[in-house]
Amino acid sequence: MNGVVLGGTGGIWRVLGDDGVVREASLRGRLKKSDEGRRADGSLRRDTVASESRRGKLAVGDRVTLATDARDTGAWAIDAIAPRHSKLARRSPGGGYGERVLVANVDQVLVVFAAARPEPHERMLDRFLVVAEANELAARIVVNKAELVGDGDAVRGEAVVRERFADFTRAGYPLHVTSVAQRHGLEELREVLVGRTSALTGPSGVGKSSLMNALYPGLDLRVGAISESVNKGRHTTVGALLHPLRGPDASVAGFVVDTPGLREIGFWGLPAESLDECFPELRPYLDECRFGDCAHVSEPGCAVREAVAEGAVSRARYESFLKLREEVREGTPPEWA
Ligand SMILES: Nc1nc2c(ncn2[C@@H]2O[C@H](COP(=O)(O)OP(=O)(O)OP(=O)(O)O)[C@@H](O)[C@H]2O)c(=O)[nH]1
Ligand SMILES: [Zn+2]
Repeated sequence: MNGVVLGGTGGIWRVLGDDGVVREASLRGRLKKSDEGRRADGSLRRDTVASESRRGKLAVGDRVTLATDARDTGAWAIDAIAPRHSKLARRSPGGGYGERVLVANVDQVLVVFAAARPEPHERMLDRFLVVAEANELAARIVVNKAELVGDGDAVRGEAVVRERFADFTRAGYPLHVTSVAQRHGLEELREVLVGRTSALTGPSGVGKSSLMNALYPGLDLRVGAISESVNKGRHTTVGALLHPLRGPDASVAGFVVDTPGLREIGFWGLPAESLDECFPELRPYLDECRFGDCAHVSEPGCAVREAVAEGAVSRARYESFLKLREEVREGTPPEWA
């Protein structure tokens, strides 16, 4: 029986089988061995990296094969883990080989903000997008509560939001403007969720749960519960949960995973030289700089700075890049606005 891992606690994993039945299963002993070779701080010894990436530890979103327990107790065991096509991982602070995979096989990241209440912080959005880019995941931006900036009208609000977030659409990010209150933009959003696994993230109170509940009544996101525990200073990340999205005939039409922990992932360990690639609008210029190792700060002949001066690249996004570059260089965890 093949299936997908929905969640897990204390070594017991919930697996949605391709037959639609959710079963609890434990990981076969030999698959746990990828933990061998870890240093006390959780990072991997060099010689274990290859086996870690080949076998990987189990994560939510992994495709697995279930088998009944060898001793024939009727219990299910996870017998094999299929190779991942993508992952959302938390790098270990200070770099190194260690990383913790939060979700496997994510197709896209949806970063949700509100048009107001809470007021959106574009620079915080930049950070979420960099986390997605650093994981090589496609990202979409959702701005909810549109009616709040349109004198109570979501259609008018959408125009205001599109203007305000123009830097992001110019950078290539799809922008979805919604209002749960007025059921605006919901069908368009549903269309991009169908058939995919989407990681849902964003600040507290922007309407993530409201959006998902409006689209899929009965879906029980517990995004808020986690943000709260993070605020209380608990450092253990509560595992992500994969929620099956059901189509009209109750068949599984995609998955959404709630990952407020995306904030926590940060991008420690991302080399400062690679940050420019996490800003898609800078990519066309990176090979045009005079110096191959141009940092795009003050070097002569920097194509990035020229593009900013000409208005081809948003100055606000460029300045955000510079600020994040400093943080990455210093190795300090990102501050959240
Ligand atoms: N005005 C307005 N309020 C909304 C809209 N969508 C959601 N809200 C309200 O915003 C508040 C927060 O919504 P939630 O869905 O709990 O937000 P969340 O992003 O899941 O927040 P956390 O669980 O803390 O991560 C609730 O009071 C919702 O009723 C909207 O389109 N317009
Ligand atoms: Zn440059």
